[in-house]
Amino acid sequence: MTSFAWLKGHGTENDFVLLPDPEGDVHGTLDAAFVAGLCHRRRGLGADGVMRVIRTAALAAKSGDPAIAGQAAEWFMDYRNADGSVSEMCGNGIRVFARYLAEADLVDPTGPVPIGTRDGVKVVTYDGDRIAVDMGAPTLLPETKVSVGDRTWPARHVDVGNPHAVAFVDDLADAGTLLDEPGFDASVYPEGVNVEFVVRRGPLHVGMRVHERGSGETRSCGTGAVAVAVATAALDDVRPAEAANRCAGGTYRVDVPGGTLHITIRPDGHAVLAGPAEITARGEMTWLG
Ligand SMILES: N[C@@H](CCC[C@H](N)C(=O)O)C(=O)O
Repeated sequence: MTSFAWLKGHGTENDFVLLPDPEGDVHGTLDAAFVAGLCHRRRGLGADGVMRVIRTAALAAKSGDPAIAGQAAEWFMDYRNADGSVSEMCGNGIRVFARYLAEADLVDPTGPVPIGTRDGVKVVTYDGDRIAVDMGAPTLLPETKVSVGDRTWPARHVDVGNPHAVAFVDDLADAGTLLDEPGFDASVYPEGVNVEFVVRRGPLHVGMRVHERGSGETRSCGTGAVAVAVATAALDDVRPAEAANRCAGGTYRVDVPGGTLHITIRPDGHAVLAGPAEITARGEMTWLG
């Protein structure tokens, strides 16, 4: 049985296990049952997801995936949800991943750092205890609907590299306990969906809860907060290109159960997600589970 290094970190309490594996020779293909065991809140370390820290070139060589091989970034966030499933992108995860890279002296945090993901290269910037990531330009898609128990709400379909359904509710408690996955239209979301429930709290200020695909209800979701900001801007009848001039630099405040995130919608439609990200533990382990 071999031991390996691990770290734990979080961004607004969206928590992750990081597995440094630069050459991809420690964790193979990152088995789904192993990931689910690590993330389990009672059987494992407990986390909303796992990120393998691997060189882009190493993952490209091992996977043979040309979409990975073409990415101009030394490091790749190999992300898995708590149930072991793969997601294209994780907005809080990439900021925690970036924190690890800086603390481990693997990148120079005084300038922008590109990081490979299954949604392409994302660029992060460091500002003290905050890390920001350019999430690219999210796509607003037609209205759909979501349900919890016997309640159904209209929801905005937003693609942030991964799929989201954003439902505006009167009260965040309306979503109930969120122990079960909300209902959604499987023809719109054949790969599943992250569902956000949102209330308005003021101009450019909302609160949200989220049920993440593959992880259940979490304390925060970075891509979810971006989806919510974009959906709110659309409801306000503010096109992304105009939002930057409208108020406070077009920055939306999104309160989540684990803290606060800020999303700036730039004139070119790109969304920049910013907030805290920290590493809280590290160790060596032998997994017996
Ligand atoms: N917590 C993440 C999103 C993680 C992936 C998501 N559950 C999915 O399956 O798409 C974030 O901060 O964005």
